[in-house]
Amino acid sequence: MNAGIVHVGVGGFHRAHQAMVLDDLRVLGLAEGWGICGVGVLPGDRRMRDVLRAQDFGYTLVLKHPDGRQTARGIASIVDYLFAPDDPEAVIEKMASSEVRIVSLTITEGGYHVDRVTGEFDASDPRIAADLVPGAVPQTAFGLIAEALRRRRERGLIPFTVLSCDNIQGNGDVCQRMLTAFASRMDPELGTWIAGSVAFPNSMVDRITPATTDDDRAAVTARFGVDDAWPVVAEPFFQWVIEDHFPAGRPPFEAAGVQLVADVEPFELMKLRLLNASHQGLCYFGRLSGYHYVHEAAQDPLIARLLRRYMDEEATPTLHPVPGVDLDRYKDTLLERFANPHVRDTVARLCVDSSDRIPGWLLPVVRHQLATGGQVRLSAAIVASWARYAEGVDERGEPIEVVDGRRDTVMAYATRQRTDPLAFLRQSDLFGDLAEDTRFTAEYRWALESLMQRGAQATLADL
Ligand SMILES: NC(=O)c1ccc[n+]([C@@H]2O[C@H](COP(=O)([O-])OP(=O)(O)OC[C@H]3O[C@@H](n4cnc5c(N)ncnc54)[C@H](O)[C@@H]3O)[C@@H](O)[C@H]2O)c1
Ligand SMILES: O=P(O)(O)OC[C@@H](O)[C@@H](O)[C@H](O)[C@H](O)CO
Repeated sequence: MNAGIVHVGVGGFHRAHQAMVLDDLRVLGLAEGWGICGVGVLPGDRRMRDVLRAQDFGYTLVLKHPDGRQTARGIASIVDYLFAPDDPEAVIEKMASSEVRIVSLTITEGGYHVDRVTGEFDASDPRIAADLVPGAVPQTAFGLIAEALRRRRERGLIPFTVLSCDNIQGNGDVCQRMLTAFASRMDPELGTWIAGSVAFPNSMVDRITPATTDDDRAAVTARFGVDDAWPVVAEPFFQWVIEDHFPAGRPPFEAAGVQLVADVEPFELMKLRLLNASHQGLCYFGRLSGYHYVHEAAQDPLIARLLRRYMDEEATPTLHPVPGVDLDRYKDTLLERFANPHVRDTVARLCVDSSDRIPGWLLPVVRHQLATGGQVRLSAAIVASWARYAEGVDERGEPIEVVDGRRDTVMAYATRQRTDPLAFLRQSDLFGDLAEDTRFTAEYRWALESLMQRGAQATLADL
């Protein structure tokens, strides 16, 4: 099968979501020309390259149902994998080849280099700066894509569509603005051409996919008799809503249950502000309460009550009507999904890179509520739970491993809050001027003080 799609960031999620859709289409005989060529950009992707190559790019997807049933299937939609640090030229030429019509991305929220307060392109990452040195061989996702688009333009080839599948509001629009800003620094004409000629459909993606563990590997062998060095496990729930804007063509996604719509925004606001922001509500309170797994935290009645109230009282007023969706039912389903004990998603996974997640998912709710006179008590408590967590010590005095691109900075600000309660909010590159808003700070101070003095469970009880 020819690779009509190049995908950057072949992690657990891509393999449980997009690659499954293309495999469904393959089985239906509808994927001719739509194989996936995976690309790894970071050094840590070498292992994925080695494993996939050794398995002829196939792997096992295991779905874990709430009743304990497990279903497994082989996925064969990935047909090649290129590891950019070893051979960036091969990646660029693959993207520049006429058979490629879509370059899709799951490179995490941090991979887009967005300034968290201004929303503009942030060129301060040294890898971005290195890619912008004239004559440099690109190392970043943006560097590789921009160079491939430059070659296509030079060769008179139609540009590929760039399909972002990361959890970012307006992910296509954001990708367009950031990639254009990056390319304009390489060559202003290229930037203008990308802005005007390349399609960046927005998409909403959903399937909870925890990191694969050694237990998962062993279970796949024991239960299904398959030796797979890197299977992927996920919940059965699946949703993918995409704006139908693919000038270079697309697979018949709808035949595999994907929703193609004119405007994805209502769907993505619903998902990011209800699911992803609730994950943030769950993970810091959950970790401080001593939980390891997401389902344990989700089954704690105080945490479940916080999440449901946050969704009903603070997030829902910020949403638009979502075509065909009953929001009450959607929220019920979220709590059921979080509580699925078989998925074994970890609280630690949800606590990673909070600096990218809280500003992207929760603070827009806070700003909307403040602007419209709505309530922010629960959102403020969730921010306070992050601030307490970022001190790096839990309620039993055990260390917390904070994993965040801004780790040293967030921990330094958190340390100061014992004497200056609003210290954490003074990270203006995350929070803007929120520390000046007395409606927010009154709620925040109460929650932080309570977390520090009485702990997570007592704070949840009094919320
Ligand atoms: N896991 C989920 O439940 C889930 C669900 C919906 C959406 N997503 C989206 O998918 C993303 C990846 O999740 P995952 O579970 O696959 O994670 P993962 O850790 O399994 O894989 C992440 C992949 O992204 C790559 N990556 C990270 N930073 C990058 C950068 N700066 N440039 C290029 N590549 C980079 C890594 O090299 C790796 O290949 C999430 O950040 C989110 O936006 C995940
Ligand atoms: O993967 P991230 O970093 O965007 O966010 C962590 C989780 O909230 C996220 O992975 C969810 O599990 C996922 O968005 C469910 O579809």
